[in-house]
Amino acid sequence: MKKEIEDFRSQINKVDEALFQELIMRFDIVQEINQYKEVRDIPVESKMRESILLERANQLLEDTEFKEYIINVYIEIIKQSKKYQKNNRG
Ligand SMILES: O=C(O)C(=O)C[C@]1(C(=O)O)C=C[C@@H](O)C=C1
Repeated sequence: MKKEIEDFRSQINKVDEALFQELIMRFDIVQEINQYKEVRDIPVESKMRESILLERANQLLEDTEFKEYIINVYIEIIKQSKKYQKNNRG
């Protein structure tokens, strides 16, 4: 029994490591887009872009029963992206 739960948790650890790496890559790009936009006086938030992202996510996640939960995680990622950008403007 203990062995089994350890196996699941070890699998989750691996997936989390991959997720963190991908999120670092996403935030690296967010850092760059923030600098690009700040120089050009473009606001942090783009509701138009966010609606495109969410539309795309809804399509890509069409077939999974986890869609609702993953969309909520995605919304939080975008929220944190905006927070990072606002905290890192001069
Ligand atoms: O596309 C942008 O302009 C971004 O700043 C990136 C991003 C995102 O994290 O995907 C963040 C804020 C915007 O409201 C839209 C999208």
